Amino acid sequence: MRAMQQQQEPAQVRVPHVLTVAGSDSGAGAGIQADLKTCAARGVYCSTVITAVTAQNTAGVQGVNILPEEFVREQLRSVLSDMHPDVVKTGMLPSPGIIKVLCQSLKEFQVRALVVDPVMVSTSGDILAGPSILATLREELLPLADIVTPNIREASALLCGARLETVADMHFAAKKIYDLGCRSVLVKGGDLPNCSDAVDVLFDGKELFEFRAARIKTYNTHGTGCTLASAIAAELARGSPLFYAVKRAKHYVESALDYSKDILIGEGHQGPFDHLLTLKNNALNECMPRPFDPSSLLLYAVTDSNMNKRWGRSISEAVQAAIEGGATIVQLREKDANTGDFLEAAKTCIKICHSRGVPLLINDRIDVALACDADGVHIGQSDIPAHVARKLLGPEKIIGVSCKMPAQAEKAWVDGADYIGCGGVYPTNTKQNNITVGLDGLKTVCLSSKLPVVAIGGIGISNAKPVMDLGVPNLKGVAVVSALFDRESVLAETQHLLSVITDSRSQ
Ligand SMILES: Cc1ncc(COP(=O)(O)OP(=O)(O)O)c(N)n1
Ligand SMILES: Cc1ncsc1CCOP(=O)(O)O
Ligand SMILES: [Mg+2]
Repeated sequence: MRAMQQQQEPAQVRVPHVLTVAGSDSGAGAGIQADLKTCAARGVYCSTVITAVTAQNTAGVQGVNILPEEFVREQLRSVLSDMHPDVVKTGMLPSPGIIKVLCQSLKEFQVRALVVDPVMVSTSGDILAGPSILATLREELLPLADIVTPNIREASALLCGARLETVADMHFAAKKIYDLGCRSVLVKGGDLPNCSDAVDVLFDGKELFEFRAARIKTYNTHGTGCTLASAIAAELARGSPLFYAVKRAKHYVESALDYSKDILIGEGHQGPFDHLLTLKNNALNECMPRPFDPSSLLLYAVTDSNMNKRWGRSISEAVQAAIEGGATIVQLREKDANTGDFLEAAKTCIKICHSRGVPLLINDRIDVALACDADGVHIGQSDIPAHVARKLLGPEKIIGVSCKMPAQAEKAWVDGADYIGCGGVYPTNTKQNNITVGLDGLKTVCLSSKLPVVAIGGIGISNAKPVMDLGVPNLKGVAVVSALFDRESVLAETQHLLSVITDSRSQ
């Protein structure tokens, strides 16, 4: 037992675990790299035993370097003897000797399930494991497998070159491979000629199942086989029965292929896809202001729909005008809006802000910020605590916290905030019963704070200069509500205020 457990630490959580025994793909679309990403996407830990290192890209396989059998054995022993994976998934097993070593290890260290992807030829047509492995694969490894996942070519090779051209042939192949001793077979029909759908056939010794899906038009299919097998392994590790493991794994692969159908990585004819379904969104949002830049606090526009309503403007019209006037960050502070309207307004405002590289934060409402994928939130001392907001929003989002005192500023820093809003600097009618800290209170907070500070409260064209002239380097700007939004022209007021604060700074 571990020393930590003896010291009465909280109960530890055992996580599902797949060990992949496969080759490394330098292009990271297939092999070990695909297995790692798949398991991460499916919420399962993945350890790795590397059998070969390949030099590979989107054009094909340029080189293969097979690891010594004894070193494969050593890796297997390291992982199996200590980490006790639930499921082993195999990919490229490039020599009969390596397959024998694996079979010995699997007999010595039992696992709950074995998924065998009989990788032989890459999708680019390059040989990854030659015909010399076939006898050992058939006779020694397949009888240990819970599921074997050949594509058409691999199924044909396992059946001594049988011609497989129709779905009926796939049924036949699944049954014949089952007879080699494994507990189930999934013959993948992605390469089946003259078939408009992608059809896979599962045989579990009793029943034949067909999984049909429309073909996704994409060049980004490199690593599909490895991914499907490791997704099945991950679902089995999580406790799914075999049929549901295959069903969920197929659904995952289809979603990833569909999401990635138009991403561009590499110059070759077959690209990788995105296992985590994030890359495209990140690339499309490249005009988003990230990471947080404290200089964006310079002219911080905070909305108020009652004021804007009085002047006959929608929230988004007000935000558009503030940005055109030079606002460098926007906060939607909509105390009276119902949630649905707030969310719709937020979505519109995000588009406006991001088209100009301006971050958009939400006042108080983490739920709205999450729902519209805002850049962050601003919260006060009686709102959701900043450390909880950080946990909910993750490390990337901007979190601002209102502070009137140094102790609050210190706590905001510890809790993971990005900036502090300090005020009211001057008396204000916008926030009821708000204590005024004055310029001295603002300076005290700034001097004690490790975070950048924006001043708020009663600030406008006539009194912004003394704030900006305070002479503390971490005071980055002013946040204003009524001076922009309780005026006839938001655009003109924003421009004017910007000129006041930039003039003060340049003196
Ligand atoms: C930039 C900035 N600073 C302070 C506040 C005030 O936040 P809070 O104390 O939570 O009060 P409400 O705005 O929620 O009334 C702010 N909104 N923005
Ligand atoms: C939200 C807030 N927090 C402290 S003062 C204040 C109101 C600021 O509004 P105005 O700029 O109109 O004084
Ligand atoms: Mg608040």
